[in-house]
Amino acid sequence: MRFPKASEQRGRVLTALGNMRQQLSLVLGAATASRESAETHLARLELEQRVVRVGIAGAAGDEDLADALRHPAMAAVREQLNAVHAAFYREAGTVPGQLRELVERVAPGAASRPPSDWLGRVGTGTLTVPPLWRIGSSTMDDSGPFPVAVPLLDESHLAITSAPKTREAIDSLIEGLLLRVLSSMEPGAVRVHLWDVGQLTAVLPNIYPLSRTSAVSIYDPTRLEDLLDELAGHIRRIHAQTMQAGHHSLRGLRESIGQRTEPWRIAVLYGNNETLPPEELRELKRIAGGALAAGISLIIVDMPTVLGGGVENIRLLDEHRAVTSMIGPDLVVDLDPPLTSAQVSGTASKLAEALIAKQGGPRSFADLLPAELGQENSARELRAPVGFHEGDPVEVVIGDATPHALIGGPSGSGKTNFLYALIGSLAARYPPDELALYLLDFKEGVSFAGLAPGRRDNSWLPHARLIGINVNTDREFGLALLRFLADELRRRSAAAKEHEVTDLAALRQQDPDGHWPRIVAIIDEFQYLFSGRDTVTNQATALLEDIARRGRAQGIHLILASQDIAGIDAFWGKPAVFEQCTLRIAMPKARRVLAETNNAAVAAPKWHAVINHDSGVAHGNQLAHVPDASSKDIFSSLQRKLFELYANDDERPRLFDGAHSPLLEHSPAFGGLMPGGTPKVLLGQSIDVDDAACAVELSRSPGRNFAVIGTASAEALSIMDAAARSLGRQYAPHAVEFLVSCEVDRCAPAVDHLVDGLKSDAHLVTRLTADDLGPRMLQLLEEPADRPRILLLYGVDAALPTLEAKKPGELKSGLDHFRALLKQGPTRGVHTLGWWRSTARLKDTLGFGGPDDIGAWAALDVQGSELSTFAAGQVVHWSPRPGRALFFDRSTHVSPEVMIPFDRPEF
Ligand SMILES: Nc1ncnc2c1ncn2[C@@H]1O[C@H](COP(=O)(O)OP(=O)(O)OP(=O)(O)O)[C@@H](O)[C@H]1O
Repeated sequence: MRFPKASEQRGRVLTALGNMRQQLSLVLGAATASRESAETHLARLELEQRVVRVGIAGAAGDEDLADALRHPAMAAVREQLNAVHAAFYREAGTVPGQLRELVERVAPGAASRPPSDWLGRVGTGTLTVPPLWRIGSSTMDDSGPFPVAVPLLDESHLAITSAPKTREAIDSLIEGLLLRVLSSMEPGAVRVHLWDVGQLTAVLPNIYPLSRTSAVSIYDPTRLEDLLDELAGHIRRIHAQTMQAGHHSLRGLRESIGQRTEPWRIAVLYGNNETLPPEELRELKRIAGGALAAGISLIIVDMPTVLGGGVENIRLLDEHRAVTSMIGPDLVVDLDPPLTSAQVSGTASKLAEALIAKQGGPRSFADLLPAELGQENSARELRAPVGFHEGDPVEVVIGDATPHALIGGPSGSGKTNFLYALIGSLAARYPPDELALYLLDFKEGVSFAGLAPGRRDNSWLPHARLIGINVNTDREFGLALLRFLADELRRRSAAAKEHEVTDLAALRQQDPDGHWPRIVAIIDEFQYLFSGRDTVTNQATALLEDIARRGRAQGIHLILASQDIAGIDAFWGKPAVFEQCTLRIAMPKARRVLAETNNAAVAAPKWHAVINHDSGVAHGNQLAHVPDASSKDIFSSLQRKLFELYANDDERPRLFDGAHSPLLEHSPAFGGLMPGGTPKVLLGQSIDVDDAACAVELSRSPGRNFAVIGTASAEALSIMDAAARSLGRQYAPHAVEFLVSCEVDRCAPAVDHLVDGLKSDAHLVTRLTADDLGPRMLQLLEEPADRPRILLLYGVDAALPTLEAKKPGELKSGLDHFRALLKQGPTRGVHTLGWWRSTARLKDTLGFGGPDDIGAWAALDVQGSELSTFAAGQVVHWSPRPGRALFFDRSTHVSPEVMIPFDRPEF
């Protein structure tokens, strides 16, 4: 074997190394190349980014960038960017055209057209509003300007931010927007509220001509809360209204019923770039959140806050230019040139005139009435307009949330007129089956008298079940009404329980044949109920509280009216009633009817009322002009129509007139008397909701004698007369004997007249003198009674000396016989009806036997303290008053009751 030479070996190694070096250099060369290529790519991308950032046009103007782009390595970047740019602008070039077309389509007429097309014309829009409103124009390229419009009304709020010296431009921008809106929609369809934190003189003075109408209201710069309260009130009310109808927004309701129930509202609030106080800010945000659904949009200027509910922004750059969130920050809006002051105020005047003309001037009572009478159903609530606010009706709702009402107003402020407007509006809508009225007026006067059948007009209001007038001294009548209502409440609760329901609407559903009208009890000057420290006040308070608390569910509603302070003070210690009166109505100058800080009534103009369904809190205020409902022939013409439609002779309203005592002959109790059964002595009119008489039964039981006590002879004669004549009707001729004595000379003619009457009815009547009395009483005790006998003793006290005198040889005096007769007579059919002129004489007559033999009595001018002996020892509250008596029957009464002796012509 041969070994290679060393030189050969070295040569091979060198070759191998050379190869390796070459390979290495190749690899290294490739790495450098790819790095270079990557670097070029990066440079292209960076360049592209820089160009994109400033735009192609910008890059051309930037020397650095322009140089870089010219570099041959960057040719691709140039080409690609140019291609994209060209493609984008091919596309974008169509955008202005599209915007023009869109705005023209959705924002017709005044919403986007130049002012010369619409200034001074009155709008006609009713149900729908354009979604966009033009504010200016913008340009994107050389395809020309396109319109810029912002949403408003149902769509969005607007937040405007100023730049230095742009206040005038902002005013013009807002004026322009408002005029576009007001000129698009029919008069009255949009209301504008203006508030400016710093403006002490005028906000948007050019549109002031509209502020004499409801279209524009201006608020005190220091009282933002007034505006916020008002807006919150509208939102709450509208929300309730739309939700009840099953909608989430006013727009939904409007579209579904095809009718506008509420105006749109725009509130313009100028701030000063300072944050609002926290409470107002919170309220403003709350309002912004719920406003759009209620058709309310806000335009806020320089208020550093974020509103909820959809907001577009406009930020002014200078007096003519702005940017807006509508088209983004890169495009500048050239604001439309401002309208001149003369153009704005001239247009505002024309719109104001159109609105006034449309509202047709002041509305009348007839405008409160529906086209067709009696079409409403009261199962859920009662709802009726009572007045107008700038032509739009303002309603009163009596129902679940507002079961009872409190009305306040000083004398002459139109309270009674308001009640007439309310009664008329309700009665015209709800038939008597749906609504029953109980009307009570404690004032002296006859305010509700016209609703009852009268001498001049024999018609009546068919819904009225009870009309009480001149009851100022008869607080007991108010109590009787409350008792009646409490009884009805119980009856309704029992029926509801029986049908396993909890309220009137459900009861009516379960018992469709039942008669369950809503009951409205109106008590004018109700504070009289509480005017004494006595049992009437205590009982009235308890009853009112009960009715106020439980009436809501059973459809029993109270409307309490008063001359403010007196009435409200009457609620001291009775907060339950006051709080339940969530409906408050304040006549001009009424104080304390609304919430303590709510002064709306102070400034209310004449013949207006502030209607507030929110317990008097300011946000619930609704001002209404109440038409004249009480002048001659206004209400009565409605009453006659309702009378013809519904009146039924069996259902005349009961009229209680405290100034007139009824005649015995007119009393249904007297008319119903006839022979047979236990005789009943009628004494006077009961103070009750029912037309009832006070009566005593003359059964054959011990103690069934009757005494009239006191010196008031007219009343005493009336009671004795009614007693005798009512008894006379219950006996056939000769079936009873009246034994009559009169010891009071001046009463003799009246007694003679009574005796003549009894005789002409063929009754047996025997006249007795004082001397006859004793012997005749003895005779009555000893002889068997062949027929009932009634002793009618006038002024018995005057006969006492004669009766007391004993004849020589006799053991017993006439008085002894009298006492025996009082004791034993009734069981034998001999009853005494006597008039004693003092309690002392009555006690003398009864002697040691005590008061048991006088089972019933009527006291006249006698103090209550003297009567407790005759009323089972109880404390008797009675301050004598003319024309009234206190009546007590031991066998039927717990405590005495006030009675009205019948009217008896004088002789
Ligand atoms: N809205 C109205 N339009 C025109 N006249 C009215 C109106 N309201 C009331 N009046 C008239 O004003 C007068 C007083 O009104 P009203 O009797 O209603 O007041 P009031 O507050 O009830 O007073 P008072 O308590 O003294 O009776 C009446 O002559 C009435 O006709």
